[in-house]
Amino acid sequence: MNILDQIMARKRMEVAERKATVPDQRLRESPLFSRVVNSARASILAFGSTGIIAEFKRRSPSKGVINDQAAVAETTQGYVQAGAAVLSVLTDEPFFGGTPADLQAARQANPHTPILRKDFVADGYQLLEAKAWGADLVLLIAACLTPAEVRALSAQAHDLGMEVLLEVHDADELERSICETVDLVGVNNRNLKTFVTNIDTSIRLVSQIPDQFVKVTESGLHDAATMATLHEAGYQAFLIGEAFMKTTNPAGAFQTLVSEYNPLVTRKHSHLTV
Ligand SMILES: O=P(O)(O)OC[C@@H](O)[C@@H](O)c1c[nH]c2ccccc12
Repeated sequence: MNILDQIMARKRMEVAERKATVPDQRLRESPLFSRVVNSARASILAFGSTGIIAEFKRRSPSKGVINDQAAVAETTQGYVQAGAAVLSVLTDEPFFGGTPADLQAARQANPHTPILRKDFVADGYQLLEAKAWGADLVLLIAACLTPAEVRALSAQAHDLGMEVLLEVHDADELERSICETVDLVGVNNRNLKTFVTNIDTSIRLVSQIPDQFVKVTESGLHDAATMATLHEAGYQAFLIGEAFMKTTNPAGAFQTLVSEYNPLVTRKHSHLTV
């Protein structure tokens, strides 16, 4: 069993347990459930946006502990002050050391910034949780869902008023999973089965992503020159975690990267309507 299969098996058990403890109705009644969400799409496409989706990530199966000191409210606020377009907060505990409380704390600290619930969604119940905990968008990973599941879950996320980031890492996943109810398409440079990151994955796939979707390149990004190359190739957003979190001052690392990146690019004005 590869790591992705292990994570999904564990996730299904976890979701079954949580469903038995917290009924749907309780999630629907939670105070954040009815809030109006912040659009990641609009934030990324806004004039002057850095396009950076900054991630709060304590550890990962590939890297082990990345940062077990950083506080979520302070770190995410720092990211936002330094220009993050979107925040990404891991809520998977067994493999990434994230918690629902992390998402809730990020929400409270950053009321106006779009926040991604970064987890392994296998069941619509997790979308209700995401909304109840304050998320604005959710991740759906093509490698662990059938096309029918992607369609159903993304439609449900939209019904709940959230946006959807569909993650793919090859042309086959993209072709079979892409659908109208997805808002952003993320190409993961990290193969979740082997952990190897390679930005050629993003370069190869960009032309196959229809222009109606916000194009996101994910993982293994840590230098401004690479970001400029990817921007030139057509990416509008960058999902970055480790490069920031492995430092003692993640928001400071964000600021440094942006100050190196800005002079390298003339931002293309998107023809997309927000
Ligand atoms: O820390 P990195 O290499 O900058 O990567 C961030 C993000 O792309 C990565 O955490 C990620 C991408 N897709 C995922 C799916 C699940 C968990 C984590 C991820």
